[in-house]
Order: sequence, then structure tokens, then C-alpha cells
Amino acid sequence: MRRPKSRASRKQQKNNEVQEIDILKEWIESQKPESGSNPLALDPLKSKSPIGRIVDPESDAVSFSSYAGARKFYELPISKRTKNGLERGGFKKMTDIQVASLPHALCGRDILGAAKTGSGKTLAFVIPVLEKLHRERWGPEDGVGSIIISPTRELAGQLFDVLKTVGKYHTFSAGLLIGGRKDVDVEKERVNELNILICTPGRLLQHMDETPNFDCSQLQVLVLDEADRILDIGFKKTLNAIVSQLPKRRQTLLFSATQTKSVQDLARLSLKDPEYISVHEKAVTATPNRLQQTAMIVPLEQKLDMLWSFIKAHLKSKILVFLSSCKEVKFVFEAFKKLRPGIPLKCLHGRMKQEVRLGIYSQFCESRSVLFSTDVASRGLDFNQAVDWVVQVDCPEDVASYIHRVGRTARYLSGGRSILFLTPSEMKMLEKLQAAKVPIQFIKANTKRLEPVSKLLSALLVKYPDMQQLAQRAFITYLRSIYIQKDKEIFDVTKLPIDDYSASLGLPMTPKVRFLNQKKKSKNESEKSTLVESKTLDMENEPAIAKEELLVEDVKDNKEDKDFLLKDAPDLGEGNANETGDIMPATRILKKKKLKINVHRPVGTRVVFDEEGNTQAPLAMLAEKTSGEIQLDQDKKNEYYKKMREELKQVDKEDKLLERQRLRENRMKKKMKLKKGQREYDEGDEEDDISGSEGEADANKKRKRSKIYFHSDSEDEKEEIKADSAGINADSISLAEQEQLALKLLNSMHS
Ligand SMILES: Nc1ncnc2c1ncn2[C@@H]1O[C@H](COP(=O)(O)OP(=O)(O)OP(=O)(O)O)[C@@H](O)[C@H]1O
Repeated sequence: MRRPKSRASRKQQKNNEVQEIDILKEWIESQKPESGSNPLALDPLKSKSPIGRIVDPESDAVSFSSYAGARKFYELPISKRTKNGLERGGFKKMTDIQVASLPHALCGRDILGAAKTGSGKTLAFVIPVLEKLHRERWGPEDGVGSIIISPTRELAGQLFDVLKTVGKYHTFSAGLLIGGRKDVDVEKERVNELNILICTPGRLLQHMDETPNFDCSQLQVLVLDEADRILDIGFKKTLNAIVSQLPKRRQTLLFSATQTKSVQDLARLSLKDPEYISVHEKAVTATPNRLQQTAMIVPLEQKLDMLWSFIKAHLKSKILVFLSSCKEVKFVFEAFKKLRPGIPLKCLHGRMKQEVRLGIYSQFCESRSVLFSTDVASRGLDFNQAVDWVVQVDCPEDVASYIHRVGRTARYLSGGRSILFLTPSEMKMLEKLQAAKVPIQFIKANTKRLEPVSKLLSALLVKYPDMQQLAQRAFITYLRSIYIQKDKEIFDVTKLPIDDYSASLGLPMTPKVRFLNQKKKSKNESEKSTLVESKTLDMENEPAIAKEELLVEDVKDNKEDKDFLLKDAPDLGEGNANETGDIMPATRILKKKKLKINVHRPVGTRVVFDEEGNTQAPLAMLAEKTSGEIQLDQDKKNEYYKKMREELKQVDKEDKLLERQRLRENRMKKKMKLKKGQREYDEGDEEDDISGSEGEADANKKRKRSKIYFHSDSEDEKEEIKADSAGINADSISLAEQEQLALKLLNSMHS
């Protein structure tokens, strides 16, 4: 048991510390590296040279060792507390980025640091943070002294662990502020007592907006890890709002494997003559040397076959698989889990609960398994036991994204391998990677060893109706992810074999993809071309059953659509949740939500009941189970579809009749409105207005007209909704009367 320290020894320790701080300050100031110099280019210190304060015994003259050429942590002007923490973490020799940046950062300069993935950038900013606050003798009453911002919650958690290790012997208080945690009220009570905050942008801004007396006015050091990501358009508004509340006099450290050089970005952070430290700029490759990278063409419809075969062939490996959407991750995970490949499977994406996310992350750190993930795991994460393989099933959005994804393997001194699946239309990506110094080898897929999985998936979808929904959503969100990509040289949704892709997921019919139809429509309008369309996009000619039964783009799906839009939309600051899942503060103006009304929805899901009254998937009734396998008789299936088509045709006929009648009524209403004139309409509006002031009444009117946004399938329906929202009561006049009136109107117009 440790004996409590006596008052005298505590006093002695304090004096020693004050002395140490004075020496550190003097040492740092006297041996500052020249601004713009590269410490990595200097010769290392001689092994037996004295370190720190050197007193000449003869003349009593005091000098300090040069720290710019330091290669080991103990050669740096840092406190004993930090040195002990580093030793505890097993850190002795510095990595290149640490050698190059720490001397500049310790003397208070702003840093723009770039180095390959897994090269030790975290310590390059954690050490200066601890040292700055230590030298300033920061205490609990001083409040927030440093803020470290990370783009994802998992990465923030990991940074917090590093801070805890290296800062173990310091007395600062530190807090992890990330979205998705329920204890925000507890956080609010304590956040003002914390000295170091590690946070995701959304949660930090939430505290700035909502926590009473939240004060960052004394901030000393701001750190942006994965700086290019935090500075990009997705976080733009949030970051601008954060920075506007921070003092301008501070040190700013930016680190990433793919650093931003945009002057505009840097201006937003008001950096002062930053040191641009890019240790691997002249390196032959942009990725770690121990990483073996391959790419191969995999047609879209074979991706799952290839992935399944790959997993089956690497059952003893730790594999990280990247897919482009949460719903794809969910579907592939659930489907492969049911097919039991013989290795534990896990999945990670931004729509999972925070505790589950952290649980999965730490489980994957500990064990050999396959983790299916979105880009939420692409940056910064350092999985304890090395990842053997990174498999990119869906093409990354750009070169930077590729570099971060593959960077989850081959970290520090370990090796690793990666494979990228490219569809034939995505081959341009290979050129872009090679141009960006990514040494990637193109290989041919060995199709002989391919284990087709789509038939198994079809059977699964019949057996588990929920899986069918998941597959449909995966299908649509994948197409949408391609559709919204910025780089149209690589991503062209019109080149995808969507029917084959749908079949490869086990889907019996290709789901309707509304945004593709819209794209098709607008293309036709702009080109004013005749109706020559590729077969793959001709969804209108699909059998009626495909339209009705498999229509899956419902309101729920809009959530996922947002997920994708986050990638390139600047709306992170205005939506409710970003990829990190952070809740955006309510004080900002919320964008008016477009309400999607799916006119087909009531018949979108066909519910069939078995004899006991349980719901069943329509095709499940036709399936037969022979020797444990589920089989569908093709004739029965065809017959079933034929019957359904006929039924639907009949319903369709009736619907069309009704629809025509409704449209006629709408046209009448419109003309009526025109005739009655704006004056009458305004009067009606004023009657409703109870605001009292003219200005407000005006604003109210505007609001009334623009408040409701509808998204409907047909222009006609939009017209109908607009008419209704303009307050015209369709019941107040009969159809016959309306027709008569319209005729009169027309006659008077032509006479
Ligand atoms: N000086 C060092 N000595 C030994 N190990 C180190 C040293 N510096 C860092 N490491 C280890 O190297 C691994 C990668 O470090 P880190 O996570 O900081 O990389 P990074 O450059 O931030 O990567 P990324 O770009 O992917 O975020 C970690 O496991 C870390 O503990």
C-alpha cells in the first residue's frame, strides 16, 4: 500500500515541478528549430551526449541540448510525467512524423502534418497537448485548455485511450464527448470542469449551444485529427460554428494521412504561419510499404459470390470488408450469417446504437473475424491485433478514401494485404490510384474457385421475408450511392446491370428505382430525344407485379437516402444526425423536410396469410421443402405471377378511371381559382390570419404556401396537392357545375 505523502514531500514535489517547468521553457526557447526546417533531415544526437540542461563544471555556463535532431522521446524537452506515460505505453523511439513535427509543435507552432496511415500521428499531437497544459500549470479551475476533434466516435474513443495512457501521470481532467451517449445531461454538468475534451464535431457544438456557461475562451491547443475530413464540406457548417466560438490566439494542430492544402480551409482556422510537415511527400508510395495491394474486375452481379468465396478461402484471417451503405452492410451480414461461412461475422455502421458500436469495435480488436462496415471504420482506427485483409467490395468515392480504408491494415511495423473489387465501368479508379502513387497490382479473378451464393440467397429470401426487405433496400441504396457520387468518370449508374445485380442478391424481381426513372425523365427532357432507352433502365415495362409488390422506397428509406447524401451534401449541420451519428443542436435552423408521399404504398406490400392466420411472404406459400432445402417450382411461380398480373391489371383499370376523374376535377379547380382571381384568394387567407401584424401576416402567407413540400410520383398529383393546400374546397361545388363553369370560362376567353 502506498503511504500518503507528507506535506513536506508534496511541497518538495511541487517545487521540483516548478523547477522542471522553468528548465523546459528555457530549453524549448533556446533550442527552437528554425521555422520551415525539417528536423528529420538533421543528424541524430550522439548516443552519449548529455540531454537537457548542461552545466559546464569549469565555467558554470549553462547550455541546452538540441532537441531538433531527437530520435528518442527522452531526448525531447518534455516533462517527467509524460516520459513516464510514454514508457508505460512502450514508446521509446519516435516514428518519422513524430521526429519531424514534435520539435515544432513543442515550441508552440501551428502544424499541418501529413504522414502515411499507421505511422504514429496520434502521439504527434497528444504529447504537445499534454506538455502545453503542463507548462502552463493548468488546473481544474482553468477549464477547457485543449480540444481534440475526431470525425467518428470510435476514433474519438481510441484517441481518449491513448491520452489516458500517455497522460496517466498528469493530473488533468479529460472527457470523451461523442454523440449517441445518453448521459448528455451529466456531461453538461461536468464539461466546464474538464481540461481536455476529445469529441466529435456535432457533440461539441451541442455543448457550445446548450450547456450553460460552456467556456472555451482560455483554449490553448486545438487539434483536428483526420483534418481533411473535418474540414471537408460534410462538416463545414458545424466546424465553422465551433471555430467562431474559440479564441483566435491558440495553437492549432492538423493531422491526416491525406492532408488538405486548401488555403480557404486553412484560412477558416486562422492558422499562423503553419509548419507544413509531410514526411512521406517524397516517398515512392502514398501507402505503407508493408501493404500488398491488389485490384480485380468483379462484375456487379458477382460481387457477393466473390466475397463469399474470399471469406471461405480465408477462414483463419481477420478481415475488414467495406461496403458503401448501412443497408448493404446489414443485408450482407445477416445473409452470410445465416449461411454460416465458418468464421465469426460482425457488422458496424452509423445507424447502430452507440454501445453496440463500441462493443463491436472492441470485439473485432480482440478476435479473428470478419467485420462488414461502412466508411465509419475507414479512418484512424487502430485495431489492436493486426487486420490481415481489407476487402473493398464497393469502390471508394475517391483516392483519399481508398488510402484510409487500406490503412486499417499494415500499421506501424506490421504487414497487411488489401483487395479492391472494381466493376468493369469503374476501371478508371485504377488509373487514378496509380497516378496518386498507390502501388496496386491488377490481378485476374480465379472464377474456377468462385462459389456462387445467389441461389442460396434466393432460398433465404423465400424462407425469411424480412431478408427480402433488407435485400431490396441494399439494392436501392447501392444504386443511390453510385448515383450521387461526384466522380462521374468512375461512377455511372446507367452502366450497371441492375437486373442481374438484383438477381444476385436473391431478389425474384428488380425493385423499382424511382430516382433512376427521374434521371431518365430529366435526361429525356434535356436532350429532347426520342424514346431510345437502354433496357436496363426501362423499369416502366416491368410486369405490374414488380412495380407493386416490390415497391420499397417508402418513407423509412429516406433515412438511408440521407446517409448517402451525407457523403457529398453540405447539410450535416442541418440534418439530425451525421455519419458519426451526432445529434445536431436544435438552435440551428432546421431544413424543411420534404415529405415523400408514395401513392403506391398501401398496396406496396402484399400481405398473405396462411391457414393459421400468420402472415407469409407471397412466394413462401409456393415453396416446398425437400431434404432440408427450400425449392420453388418454376411453373407454380409463373402461374402465380400470371394470376397476380391479371388481378392487378383489373385493379389498375379501375384506378386509372378514378384517377382520370380526379384529374379532371383538379383542372376545373385550377381554372376556377384563376377566374376567381387573387383578390378573393387573399381575402380568404386573411380570414385565417390571426397574427395581428401586417408583416407577420405576410410572412404567414408565405409560410403557408411553402410550408408543405410534397414529393409525389406524378406531376398531376403534385398539382392536386398544391390546389388543396391553397385552400380550395373541392366539395363546395359539384363536378357538373364545375364543368359548366369551365366551359363558360373557355367560351368567354375565346370570344
Ligand atoms: N513511437 C512509437 N513507437 C511504437 N509504436 C508506436 C509509436 N507511435 C505510434 N505507435 C503505434 O503505431 C500504431 C499507429 O499509430 P497511430 O494510430 O497514431 O497512426 P496514425 O498515423 O494516426 O494512423 P491513421 O492515419 O490511420 O490515423 C499504433 O498502434 C501506435 O500505438
